[in-house]
Amino acid sequence: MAKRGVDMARSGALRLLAGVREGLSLSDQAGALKALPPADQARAARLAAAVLRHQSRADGVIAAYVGRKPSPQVADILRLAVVEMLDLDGAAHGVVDAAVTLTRGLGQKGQAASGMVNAVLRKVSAHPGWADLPPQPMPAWLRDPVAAAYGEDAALAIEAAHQAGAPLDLTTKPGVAVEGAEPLPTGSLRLHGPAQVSALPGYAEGDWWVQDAAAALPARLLDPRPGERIADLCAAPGGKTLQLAAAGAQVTAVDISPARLRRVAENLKRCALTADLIAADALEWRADSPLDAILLDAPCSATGTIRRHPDLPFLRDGSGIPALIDLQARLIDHALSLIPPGARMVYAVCSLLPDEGEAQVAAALSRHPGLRVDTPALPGVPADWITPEGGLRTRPDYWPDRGGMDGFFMARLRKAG
Ligand SMILES: C[S@@+](CC[C@H](N)C(=O)[O-])C[C@H]1O[C@@H](n2cnc3c(N)ncnc32)[C@H](O)[C@@H]1O
Repeated sequence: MAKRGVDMARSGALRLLAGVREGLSLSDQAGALKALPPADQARAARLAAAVLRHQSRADGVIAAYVGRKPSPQVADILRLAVVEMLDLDGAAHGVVDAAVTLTRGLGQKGQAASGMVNAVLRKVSAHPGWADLPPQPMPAWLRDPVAAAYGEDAALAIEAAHQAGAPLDLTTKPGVAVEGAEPLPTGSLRLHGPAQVSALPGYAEGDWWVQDAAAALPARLLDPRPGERIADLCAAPGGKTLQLAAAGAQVTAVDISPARLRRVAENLKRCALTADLIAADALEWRADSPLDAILLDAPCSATGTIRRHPDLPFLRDGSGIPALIDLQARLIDHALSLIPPGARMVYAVCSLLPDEGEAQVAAALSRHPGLRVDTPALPGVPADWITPEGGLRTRPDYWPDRGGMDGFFMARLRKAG
């Protein structure tokens, strides 16, 4: 890539990082760099994500050479340069020159800091032992319950998976193959390395959609049959709606956000699939004819998706979790009231926290006498992913040699019949 493009991408990455420091997620900022050519936008997003994945390690290296704490803008310039040199194999002279230029661009204070940036980064370029530094720890509000639930070694392995990022997983319509993709044991396809999704073969034809391998499991666990009437509650952007519709079910997709529901409509259109779309609070929605089954992919902390959303630990402090747990319980109770005795409902969350998963199902079982859990029997799902209560737990550190998977909890509940 031309030097100008690389420099624009670096400035773009710094802008995204400043946005995260102000509380904006990377997805909130999707349009922030639209003045840049698409390749530079993509590179800026990759650089910003890399800095967020390695921030604590980069700060540790910088602290070895810096006397006084730099300003937030200079700190981000230093982190970007450290990550480029030590993790992304960026050539030291180009990276250091760019960092000095970016620092000078910060005005008078930048002029004053540029000498320090130059001196520090020249030393950092020869810094030993980057590969041996431990991965960035999760924030305490997340790490403590994760280590308590799965153990200290698992918490470290999950942090290593967060650092490694995520490959691109696809769910296909039945019988579709995608050249160069690795078939996964659970039925998804995996592409390694960066890819422009809309340029991949089969995208325009709607043969597949992007969906993490773990996120594809709740709909498989529901086991939809052709002609069944299924409500997909909390449906947007619609990965699971597409799976249910592709299986031939008559799907009603309910989501509280009309804007997010538009993405479900776009995805359905591209894949030539159909579903009824309802913008409503799932707590108040009732079907106008009997349902056979429900998929409830409840709003949650999304702590299972940090591989793909490395900004999440910087944007949350865990204070919203009790309200989410309360909402999930109310959604479960309402959803169960919508299905007839003997019918099934899959409850799913992309969370690492047992309070949103295992404990939520245990509480539902105690509130609803006769409710039970159908133990999963899915291709490619090993016995140790099944919890003692019959739920299915996935974690980012699973499939370490294949590139991991999102953290999910799901359970298929069967209403007393
Ligand atoms: C985890 S996402 C769902 C992902 C989706 N099932 C998929 O597979 O693509 C949670 C969704 O719940 C929606 N949501 C949150 N509260 C809701 C409520 N009370 N009723 C309906 N939808 C809600 C959000 O707008 C968001 O789209």
